[in-house]
Amino acid sequence: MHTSVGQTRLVLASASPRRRELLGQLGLAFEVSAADIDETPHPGEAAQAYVLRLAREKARTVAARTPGAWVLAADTTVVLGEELLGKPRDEAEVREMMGRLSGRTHEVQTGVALAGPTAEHALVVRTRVTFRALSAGEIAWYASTGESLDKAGGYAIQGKGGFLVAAIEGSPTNVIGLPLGETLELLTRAGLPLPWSTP
Ligand SMILES: Cc1cn([C@H]2C[C@H](O)[C@@H](COP(=O)(O)OP(=O)(O)OP(=O)(O)O)O2)c(=O)[nH]c1=O
Repeated sequence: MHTSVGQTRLVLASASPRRRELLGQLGLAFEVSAADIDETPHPGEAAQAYVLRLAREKARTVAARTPGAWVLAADTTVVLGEELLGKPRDEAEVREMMGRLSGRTHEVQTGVALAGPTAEHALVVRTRVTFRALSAGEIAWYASTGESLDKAGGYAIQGKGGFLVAAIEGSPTNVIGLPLGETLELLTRAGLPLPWSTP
């Protein structure tokens, strides 16, 4: 059952079904309105600055058309060494990404922003993920499943890609696109009523 947030309108600025499901797990009432923005990284832009900038842009874009509401947005990227791995273009790029992630540790970084009538709050959450050493057969099969194409880094830990991962250090929901503990922190900072708040 969803708890009403009183007069406060909460909007999730996302087209991602995973973010919708994750936010739904908190038991809050919210609307969804996707923000379509240019996600090209600036030259030399560091991962943390990139995910924070995109999360803020998504939140501000939707806040501008929903006056009075609090708008939550996020952006997730995979960081391998100095490099950002976004969504792969095709199956060949999935294979290439899996080959590079195989047997190594990378970071998944998510920027989360909450833009509202009185303030804006934002943060970045980093989770370390270590892949198993993958065989050529495993890589080829996983790339052929097709689940990679709309996922940062080309895999879904919550899906068929679960077998790729040997270890994870940090927030699991961060990897799927919305770190729930830190999202609660932002909602609390903004003074939004939570399902367990006493009126
Ligand atoms: C690494 C990883 C990423 N992902 C997903 C989370 C994000 O939805 C996606 C990264 O793309 P994003 O650009 O962060 O988000 P999106 O385009 O899906 O949605 P929107 O901008 O409208 O909010 O990759 C997983 O679902 N599982 C994983 O294991």
